[in-house]
Amino acid sequence: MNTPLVSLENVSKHYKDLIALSAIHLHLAQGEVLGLFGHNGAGKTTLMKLILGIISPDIGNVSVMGTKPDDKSAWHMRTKMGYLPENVMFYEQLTGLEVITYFARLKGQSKTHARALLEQVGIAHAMGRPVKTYSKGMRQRLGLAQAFIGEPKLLLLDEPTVGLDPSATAEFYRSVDQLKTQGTSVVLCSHVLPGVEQHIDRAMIISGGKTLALGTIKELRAQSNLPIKIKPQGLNGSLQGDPLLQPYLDEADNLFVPEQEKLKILRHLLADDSLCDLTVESANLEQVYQCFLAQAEKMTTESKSKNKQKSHKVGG
Ligand SMILES: Nc1ncnc2c1ncn2[C@@H]1O[C@H](COP(=O)(O)OP(=O)(O)OP(=O)(O)O)[C@@H](O)[C@H]1O
Repeated sequence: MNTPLVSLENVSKHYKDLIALSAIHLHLAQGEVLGLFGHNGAGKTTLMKLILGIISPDIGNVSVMGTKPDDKSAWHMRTKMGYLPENVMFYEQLTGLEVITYFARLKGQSKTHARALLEQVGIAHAMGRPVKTYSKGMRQRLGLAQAFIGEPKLLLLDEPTVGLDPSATAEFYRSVDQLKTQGTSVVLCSHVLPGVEQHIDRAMIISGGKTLALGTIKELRAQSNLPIKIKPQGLNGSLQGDPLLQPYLDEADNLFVPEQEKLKILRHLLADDSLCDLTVESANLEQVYQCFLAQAEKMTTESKSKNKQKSHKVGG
């Protein structure tokens, strides 16, 4: 097996009493795109900062391109990384072109690609204007151009599509797909789940600093055990009276069928001559995400109530 580009082994990080990350295991392969998802405060930025070497783990090991990222000797490895922080800030007086030229120099990269990068993110027309005149979306695009400097081997993107209009979002995902084909690995952190699914290889869902799920969407769908939605057309009268379909039926004549029953139900529907159309929808990333978080919340509530019961017993 190829050595992973990023590897986190049993990593924990706390800020005083607060456990920001706990026992995290993650291996990211070259050219792999990982979606990192979690509610506010789940630990996503902390995980990115550990990979960047901005902070160090309290327990466990982080390795990036074979180096400890918080090591002094890691500067060389850092030039091969691109990072888009959640709140992107620039020197307001500089023009877009000056910003990219400046960051290219800082990274030890040639400034010759600055214009091409600004073109790639669609703000070449404004490259001569000071950043203070940029709109929110234009600043975000400038942040992306900054992250793309030097064709990084590893890209860490915190909320990359915030503030982008739909066409810029689509363009951004095209860039991610393109970088992936060139062998760039990407960690993409987002609260905007629709549209992400087809651009990531695996998803990691974290909550309260712990991994709730890690795998391909297909694997996570199977683990979450969410039903498949089947919408048959033309059978309206007979659906309710059918004992095989009845348990899966909702008021809008949708069937919510467990994965293992899918083929049986589909064959049954297809055998009916009055069927005129059919749509089949697997759970999407958002539904899978909500399902894992709901399971975690339920477990937390149950363990809290058990602890409460125990302390009542101890207290008499
Ligand atoms: N420098 C710090 N000092 C103290 N606590 C911190 C620090 N940085 C983060 N935390 C805490 O660690 C936890 C994880 O924070 P983190 O920024 O990693 O979450 P996040 O998933 O990126 O959240 P968001 O989606 O809101 O950006 C939070 O409870 C946060 O308050």
